[in-house]
Amino acid sequence: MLFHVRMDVRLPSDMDPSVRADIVAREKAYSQQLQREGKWPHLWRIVGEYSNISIFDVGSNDELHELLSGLPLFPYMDIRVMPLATHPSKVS
Ligand SMILES: O=C(O)C[C@H]1C=CC(=O)O1
Repeated sequence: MLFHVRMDVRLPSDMDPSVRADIVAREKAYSQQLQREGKWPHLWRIVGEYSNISIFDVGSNDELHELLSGLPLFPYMDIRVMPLATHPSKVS
């Protein structure tokens, strides 16, 4: 199942720089592991924003929720999910 996901990162401006660096490093490792597993096949930065557009390829809504809520940045992100279905005009 494919999902289009937008993540807007909202880190507090007064967050301790070492705490911020640790969360961002753990986020990178977590996301790269999911990319290697094929569960996060697209990750794009939105130009000019601390936001990304991602495509997840997972087995269920529950799996996606588990992966997203495990993101180290999860407490600091607004996340919008769009489930994707096959378009009837798509050439296969
Ligand atoms: O920077 C972001 O867009 C947030 C998040 C998504 C992957 C990652 O490494 O960080």
